[in-house]
Amino acid sequence: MRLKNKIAVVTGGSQGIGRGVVQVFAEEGAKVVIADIDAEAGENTVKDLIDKNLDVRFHKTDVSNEEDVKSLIEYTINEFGKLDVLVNNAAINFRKSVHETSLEEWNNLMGINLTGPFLCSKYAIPEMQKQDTSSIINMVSWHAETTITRLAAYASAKGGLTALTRQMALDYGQHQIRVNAVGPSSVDTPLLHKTFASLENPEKSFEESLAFNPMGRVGTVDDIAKACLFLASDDSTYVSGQTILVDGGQSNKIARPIEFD
Ligand SMILES: NC(=O)C1=CN([C@@H]2O[C@H](COP(=O)(O)OP(=O)(O)OC[C@H]3O[C@@H](n4cnc5c(N)ncnc54)[C@H](O)[C@@H]3O)[C@@H](O)[C@H]2O)C=CC1
Ligand SMILES: CC(=O)C(C)=O
Repeated sequence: MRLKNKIAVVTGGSQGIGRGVVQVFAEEGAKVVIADIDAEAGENTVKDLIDKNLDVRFHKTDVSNEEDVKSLIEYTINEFGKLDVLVNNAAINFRKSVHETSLEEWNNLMGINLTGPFLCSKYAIPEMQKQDTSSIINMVSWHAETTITRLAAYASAKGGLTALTRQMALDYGQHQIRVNAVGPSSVDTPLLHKTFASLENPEKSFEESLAFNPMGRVGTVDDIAKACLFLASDDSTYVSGQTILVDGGQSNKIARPIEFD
């Protein structure tokens, strides 16, 4: 049990990668609060995981709303008395270049993908400072490092979150709060399917994206959850300020093995 006696909050934990993180954390002994805007999906996930004898709760939260985030942290402390691990995972995505993006679309995405992690960290950190050690994990993307066309707001927010990760690691290292990021490439989730469905030729784009990956496959939720488990656990007690790309090698300068003979 690598997370025995740990209390964790996972934003966007109702489905997709977040749900996988919640399950892996709870299976490793953590008590987990799912913070998600989608109450129906969240309650269903809680039911499924309680049926597996896992200790999981749901708190309806819009991570871009300060009152919601304050209430999330208060709920966690009231329920469990402390907070050890925060996973800032909730995010949205759309494919647009700058000139196609309205200010409203830009602000909405930034509010969820960048202000959300800021707010959750802001209210989690005073609680984490009371612990001997704690861990914040920010879900970024390979698009924080190497982007594709028409991803202006999303890539900017993920780049900003990478910088915020380094900044918080520096500011709170003295409190033994470790802050790291995990950067997936394509992972089989509702968000990925929505992204491909919006393209002109989803099947062709999907095939091309597989060809672009050195391992020839998309990531699984479990691939990403296991990296989060490492960063949440005492296996990574001296790892801070890092981004771990969990992308099958996709962000390497040479994306595919090259035959020389
Ligand atoms: N699926 C992929 O291929 C990749 C995903 N990522 C990142 O992984 C993370 C999770 O993505 P997926 O699981 O694919 O997405 P998803 O769309 O399947 O799940 C996202 C969850 O966030 C919740 N959410 C959305 N807005 C919210 C808000 N304002 N407040 C609270 N919760 C909110 C949704 O209800 C949903 O449960 C995101 O940060 C995403 O950017 C990064 C690289 C690739
Ligand atoms: C959403 C995202 O970051 C992808 C598909 O790489």
